[in-house]
Amino acid sequence: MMHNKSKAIQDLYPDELAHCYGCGKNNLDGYQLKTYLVGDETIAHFLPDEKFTALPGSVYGGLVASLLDCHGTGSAAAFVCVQENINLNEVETIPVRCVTASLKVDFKAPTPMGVELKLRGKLQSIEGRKIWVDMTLSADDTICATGEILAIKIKD
Ligand SMILES: CCCCCCCCCCCC(=O)SCCNC(=O)CCNC(=O)[C@H](O)C(C)(C)COP(=O)(O)OP(=O)(O)OC[C@H]1O[C@@H](n2cnc3c(N)ncnc32)[C@H](O)[C@@H]1OP(=O)(O)O
Repeated sequence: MMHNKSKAIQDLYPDELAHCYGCGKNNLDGYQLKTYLVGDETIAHFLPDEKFTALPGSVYGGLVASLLDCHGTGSAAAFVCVQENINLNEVETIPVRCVTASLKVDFKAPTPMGVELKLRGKLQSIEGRKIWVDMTLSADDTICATGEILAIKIKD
């Protein structure tokens, strides 16, 4: 069953696993990325600080990759919850932990500085503990990067 709008996945990680530099709610120096399940896709937004400059006016590719990394693992956890009929609005923590085994990033266009970036994730497939998610990172209506992640559900 799909949900209309979820709590942020990362806000449902238990405190002892919420220190990730990219998406941990307890890492005050980190990006604190928030991934939401909306219908059958996942969405996140991020406005990079100017310190993440690559060429003047454009965003450093390593930041783009790390946003896709964290949006990818968050998305994978969300899609597993959907498969397991866990309603993200009815739980305090999610019992699903996913880490990145593989991440592919294609840089399609310079990512402009000063624009809120939008990340979208779509489930490609789930096979046992392996979850593949396709992603895009856009600025305004331009897709600046695409990503494909293989996330692995950690054993209990
Ligand atoms: C604590 C939670 C916090 C979770 C809290 C959330 C934190 C947010 C995380 C943010 C994102 C990150 O940066 S995560 C940090 C970066 N990632 C990591 O540090 C992960 C390092 N790697 C590992 O720990 C390990 O390799 C794992 C967990 C990914 C897999 O080890 P495993 O559990 O022993 O499983 P294993 O049998 O090896 O692999 C399972 C299946 O996946 C396949 N597989 C494994 N790796 C790959 C690969 N690179 N490319 C293709 N396929 C692969 C295997 O062939 C196998 O397929 P088959 O034979 O079953 O068909």
